[in-house]
Amino acid sequence: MSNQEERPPAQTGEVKGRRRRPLVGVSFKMYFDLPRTQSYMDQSLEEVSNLLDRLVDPPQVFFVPDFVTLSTVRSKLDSRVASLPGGSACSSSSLLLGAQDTHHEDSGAFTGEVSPKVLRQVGCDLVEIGHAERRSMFGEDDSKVSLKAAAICRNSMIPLVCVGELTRSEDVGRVVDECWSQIGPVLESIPDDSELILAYEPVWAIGKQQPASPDYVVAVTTEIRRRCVQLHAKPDHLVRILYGGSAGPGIFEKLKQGVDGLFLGRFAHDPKALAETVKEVGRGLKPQD
Ligand SMILES: O=C[C@H](O)COP(=O)(O)O
Repeated sequence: MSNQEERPPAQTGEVKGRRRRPLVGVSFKMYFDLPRTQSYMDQSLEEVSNLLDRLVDPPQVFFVPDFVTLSTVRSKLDSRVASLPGGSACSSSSLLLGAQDTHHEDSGAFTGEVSPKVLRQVGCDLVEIGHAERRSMFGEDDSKVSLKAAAICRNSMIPLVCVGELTRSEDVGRVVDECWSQIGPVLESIPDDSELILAYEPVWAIGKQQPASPDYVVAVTTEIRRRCVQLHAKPDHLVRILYGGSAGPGIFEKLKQGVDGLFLGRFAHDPKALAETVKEVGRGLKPQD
């Protein structure tokens, strides 16, 4: 598949079954050059495609490379799926492609920007917006994030919206208020029946050696979910919440009461670490394995 007309709208969760499917993703940020992206994808797909069929609850796995390598990664995802037998848990709905940003208009005089329409045409399923690095270094504010979220939905993709507080606080209500100031405008800007993925990434926990503590993450994400469903009346099955911020193997078990999966950075640069995390989010190997 190579163009928008041939691709059905991205539907990353199991919306019809009203079940929130577990989800694991990795952003390459600007860490990888072209050969590294290619070798990382080859190794990761080898690891992950051998694993998904053996898991109790196979998660969806998404990759977020830079703009230039989106088509390369798309081709690798498609080739891997095509090489597997029908009925494999490793299918086109379980290996997803994301972009790291988008413009909010589909076309126009916006030199250097990338259109959400083109992102869909090259085969993106989701688009990351509002990452802390883009908020702090590139002026991405809540109003731009909302416009981008609407554009992503309009182009049949899923917004992956990064939110998080700048500094750690013992006051969960204060932390969630700060996150809610980022989430509320997004919920207002997208259709009620659109899927949304929230990546809760406390800014103070990004790029560190350790993630935020499990109790902290579960308290914040539980309250974020409550507000989405009760304050905004967003259907529960349409919002998945991931944790990101120095996440890696060994933490999902402690966070699973609050999150549907993880959004990884550096600690997925080793494809085996990505596979280990996929295994944990997928509730481990089936008994016969
Ligand atoms: O997009 C990913 C997050 O910012 C986490 O990155 P990190 O795990 O390298 O801190």
